[in-house]
Amino acid sequence: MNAKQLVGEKAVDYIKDGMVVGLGTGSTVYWTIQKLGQLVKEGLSIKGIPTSVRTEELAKELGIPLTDFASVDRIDVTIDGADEIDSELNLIKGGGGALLREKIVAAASAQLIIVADESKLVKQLGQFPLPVEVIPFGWENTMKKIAEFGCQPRLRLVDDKPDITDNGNYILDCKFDKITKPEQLNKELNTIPGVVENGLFPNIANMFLIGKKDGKVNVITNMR
Ligand SMILES: O=C[C@H](O)[C@H](O)[C@H](O)COP(=O)(O)O
Repeated sequence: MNAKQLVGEKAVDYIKDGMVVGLGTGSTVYWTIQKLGQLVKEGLSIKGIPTSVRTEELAKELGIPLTDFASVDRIDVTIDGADEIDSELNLIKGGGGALLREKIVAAASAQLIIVADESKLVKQLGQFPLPVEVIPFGWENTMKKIAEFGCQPRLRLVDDKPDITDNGNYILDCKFDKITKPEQLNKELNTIPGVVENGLFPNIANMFLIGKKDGKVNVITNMR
């Protein structure tokens, strides 16, 4: 079993009957959703809130009941992946373009559990280009403003056309040398007109399940 599958499946240990569960996006949490589908067939009663159209489709295929913000007043736990995790437990997310809905769901969750293989652990964020979701109108200008923060932004393309997010926006992948103050950068980027959200998740996850090559899972609890 690979490390992503290992931690993805392990995450269901934290999901109990009756919970409202935020369903993250990506190739690690894919395994969580698969396992949840199996448990639901066996009688587990949960309601999911998906963070992307992709995840919504997968959950529906597997028969996981879904709900929405209009119908519930809390999310008990969200399971999601990450592109980078630094030693202070800050994250970069959005490699799969789902960062905006992921951040909304994470902010509404009592618990955020991150599942990742050990390749995602870094000393300092910034190797992975930071995804920033921007409104298509005037994106070229928004990109210039973002570049003033000392990065090289690039419009994310699919088949030579802008990649469109589930929310109808574009993604700029912004390569920084290193991100020294993630919390500050998170706030400042979001003040630029045209920026909808960025992929920095500064120290908001409660727990990390890290899959290692030797088949073990490292559980890190955030004591903040
Ligand atoms: O937009 C995508 C999400 O933030 C993912 O959770 C992140 O990219 C990690 O994905 P994966 O588990 O496929 O590496």
